[in-house]
Amino acid sequence: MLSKLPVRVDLRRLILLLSIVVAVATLANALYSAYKVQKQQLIDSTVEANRVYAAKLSVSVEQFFNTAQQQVSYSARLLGAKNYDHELATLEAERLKLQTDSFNSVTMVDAEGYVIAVSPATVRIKGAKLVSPGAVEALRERRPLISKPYVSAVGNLVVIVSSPVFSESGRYLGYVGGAIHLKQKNILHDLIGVHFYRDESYVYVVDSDRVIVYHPDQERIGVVENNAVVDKVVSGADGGATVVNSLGVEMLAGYAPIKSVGWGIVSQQSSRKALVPVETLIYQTLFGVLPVAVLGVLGVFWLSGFISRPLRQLADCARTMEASESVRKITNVRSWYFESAQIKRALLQGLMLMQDRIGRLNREVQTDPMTGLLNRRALSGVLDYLCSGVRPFSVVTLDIDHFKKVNDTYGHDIGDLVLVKLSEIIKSCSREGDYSCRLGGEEFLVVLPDVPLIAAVEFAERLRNTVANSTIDVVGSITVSLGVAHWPGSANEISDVLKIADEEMYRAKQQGRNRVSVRQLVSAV
Ligand SMILES: Nc1nc2c(ncn2[C@@H]2O[C@H](COP(=O)(O)OP(=O)(O)OP(=O)(O)O)[C@@H](O)[C@H]2O)c(=O)[nH]1
Repeated sequence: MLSKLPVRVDLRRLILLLSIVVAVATLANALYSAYKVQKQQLIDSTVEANRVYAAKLSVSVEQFFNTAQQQVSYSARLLGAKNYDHELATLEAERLKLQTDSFNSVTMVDAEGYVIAVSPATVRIKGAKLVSPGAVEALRERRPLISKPYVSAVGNLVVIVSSPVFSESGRYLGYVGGAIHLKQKNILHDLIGVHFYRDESYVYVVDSDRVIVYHPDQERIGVVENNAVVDKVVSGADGGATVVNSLGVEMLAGYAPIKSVGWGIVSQQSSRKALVPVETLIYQTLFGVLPVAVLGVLGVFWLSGFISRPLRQLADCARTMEASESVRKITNVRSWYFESAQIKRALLQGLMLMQDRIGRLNREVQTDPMTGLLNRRALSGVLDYLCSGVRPFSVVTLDIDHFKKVNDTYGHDIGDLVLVKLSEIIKSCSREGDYSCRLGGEEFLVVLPDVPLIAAVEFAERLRNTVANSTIDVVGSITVSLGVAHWPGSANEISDVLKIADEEMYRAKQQGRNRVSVRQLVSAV
């Protein structure tokens, strides 16, 4: 299937691609894993930090209410001892208001609910009868109380911290009440609202009816909040959780109850904001790794070239195996690793084998199988080679005399032996560089490069003598007739020279056989 791809990818690109894919996959996996772990750790630690913060605030608010309760109780005891004297009540209201920032206003109320004294005086309710839920509850319960939040007679969302006033004889005289305005500045407000994290975290407080009594967004105060965290905190539990707020934003929240008033504190931060450090860390890691990754890619690019080079060179060599310098080129390839060395060795062996085969085939194609002499095809190649180099040469043709009689007398096999024996004699008389051929039947030819005609005639005579004086098994002796010609002495055309040598050989036959015949030269050689 891969081979059907329109583009063939080379090894270098393949290694590079593979390395990049592996590096990117590894990096992405590492970053993703790190992100997941860090994210979970950060979520856990943020939720835990919010839980601790909510718990701490809960303790502080609890202490604040205790202190506030103690303050109004002290005044109530003091005024009870003095039979709720109105003048003293006015002074005590002033003192209580000015001494601390716990209350936005302080009221001294008699047993019928009429206001005896109020501080600050700007709250114009002195002499008025209070019918607010906080006042009614305080008059009814006649015990230290922290009211539920309610909207006061003058329109403030308030909580009343009250303590009953009893005379020394135990008669109920009224109560001392400190009003905490939930939407205005006071100690409680500062306690909950001022904190020093700059991470967009915030705190809100709900009462036992899930009504928000404190929220940095004043618009939300008085609104009923319903979510899983509020459910838990109003049931008196503390802990931490991931929760979606009323705006649909995922928040990491910690919560703790304020048991004395049945309230709950929720401290929370948006997940998105909390996770910014992880995202920053991942980007920093990515940018930190990037230069190394680029260097790595360059390194792999260089290395892949180094790996693919021997294979590419060997492939080039394999494409031009017939070239004469193939062996040298293959030998020069630096196969520095196992596989390329194996391929190089196999190529060299293949090349040797091929050249050996070609050599053998060439020899077989150009050789007469019976005598081992060159055949007619080889002769034509030799003559072309000599002509192209303009090297003069002589040719000697020879033919066995009365060979038919040998065949007829001793049989064809003995005739073949005679042909082989004659070939050996021709080879023994020739020098290295001479070309001995069997043209067919009992007809032979010897090409003598750079040999003038006279020397060729001498060679022919020597050959004739040697044949005549040799003894061949079974047959005894034979004789040969020879014709000699020269190129370019005898003719300009090679074919003419061969023809002349042939004609001379027949002339020798006609003149009685066992002799050498040579044509008069057309030019001196
Ligand atoms: N044993 C054997 N005989 C061959 C071969 N090729 C040709 N001959 C025989 O060589 C003989 C050649 O005979 P001819 O051409 O008549 O000539 P010759 O008998 O040698 O007589 P001259 O050439 O005139 O002296 C024939 O009998 C061929 O059959 C061969 O390969 N082996």
